[in-house]
Amino acid sequence: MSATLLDGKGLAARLREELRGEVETFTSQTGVTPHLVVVLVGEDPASQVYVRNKEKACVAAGVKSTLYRLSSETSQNELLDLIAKLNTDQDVHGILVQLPLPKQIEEQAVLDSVSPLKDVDAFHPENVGLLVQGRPRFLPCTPAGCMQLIAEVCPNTSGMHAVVLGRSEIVGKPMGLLLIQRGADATVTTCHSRTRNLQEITRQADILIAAIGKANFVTAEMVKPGAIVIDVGINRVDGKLVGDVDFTPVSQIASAITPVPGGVGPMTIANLLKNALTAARLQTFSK
Ligand SMILES: Nc1nc2c(c(=O)[nH]1)N[C@@H](CN(C=O)c1ccc(C(=O)N[C@@H](CCC(=O)O)C(=O)O)cc1)CN2
Ligand SMILES: [Mg+2]
Repeated sequence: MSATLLDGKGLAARLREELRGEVETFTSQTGVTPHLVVVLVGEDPASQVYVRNKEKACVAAGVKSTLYRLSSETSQNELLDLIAKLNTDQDVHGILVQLPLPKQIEEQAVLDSVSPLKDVDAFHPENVGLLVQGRPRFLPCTPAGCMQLIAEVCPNTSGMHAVVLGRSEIVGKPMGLLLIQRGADATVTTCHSRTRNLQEITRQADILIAAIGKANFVTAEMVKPGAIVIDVGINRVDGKLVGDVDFTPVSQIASAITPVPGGVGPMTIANLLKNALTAARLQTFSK
C-alpha cells in the first residue's frame, strides 16, 4: 500500500477528547448539561450498534443521553407525538431520530417535525437551507467528518476537483455543499446511478468521495493516481464490513484513503457530539 491511511478512529478520539473539554467548560459556566435524545424505532441490528456507540460517546464527553426505544409497529403519529413533546421539553437540547425508519413511517415527515434548533443531524429543511446559503447552524455529521479527514492530508482544497459519488440527503448532497463552501473552494461534480461515462469523471477527481452503498464499487481503474479517496460506504458482505471502495487495489494508486471500518464512521459520532453542544449553547444563550 502506498497511500496514507486516514485514521478516522484516531482523529475521532482526539475530537471527542477536545469536545469533552468544551462540554466541561460550558457546563461549569452555565450549570447546563447538554442533553441529547436519540429515538430508535424498530430492531435494525446495525442501528442498535450505532445508537449504543452514540450513547457511549455522549457519556464519555459529559453529554447526557436518553434513548427512546420504540417498537417496529410504532405509527407515524405516535412518533410525531413523541417528537412534539421533546421539541418543547426545555431539558432536551438535541433530538436525533435514527434512520432507517420502518416502512409505515414517512421519513421526511418525521425529520421535518424536529425543532430546527434541536436538529443535531442537520436534516431539517431550515438547516439544509442555511447550509446551502453558506451560514450553517449545524454541520451535517458525516460530511463534516469527511472534510476533517481530507484536511488531515490536504489543508487547502481550493480549486481542486472533488467528485462525489451519490446524491443522498444524508451524505452526497450536503457533502457537495461543504466542498463548494467558501474556504473549501473545491470544484464539485456529483455523480449518481444515471451518470454517463462515470469512470471518465471519477478519474478526474483530486478528491473522490464514495457514498453509494455498493460494496467495492470503486475500482482502481476509476481513480486518478494521487487522489484522496474517502469511503463513506458501510456494507456487510459475508458478515464482514466493507466500504464502497475496493480498498487494496485503490490504496496502491491513491495518495490517501480511509479504511472501513475505522474511517468515516467514527467521525460521524464525534461530530454529533459537537452538534449536541452547539444545540445546548443555542438554547441556553437565546433565553
Ligand atoms: N439519524 C441518523 N441516522 C443515520 C445516520 C446519521 O448520521 N443520522 N448515519 C448512518 C448510521 N450512523 C449513524 O447513525 C453511523 C454508521 C456507522 C458508524 C461507525 O462508526 N461505523 C464503524 C463500524 C461500526 C460497525 O461495526 O458497524 C466504522 O465505520 O468504523 C457510525 C454511525 C445511518 N443512519
Ligand atoms: Mg431511507
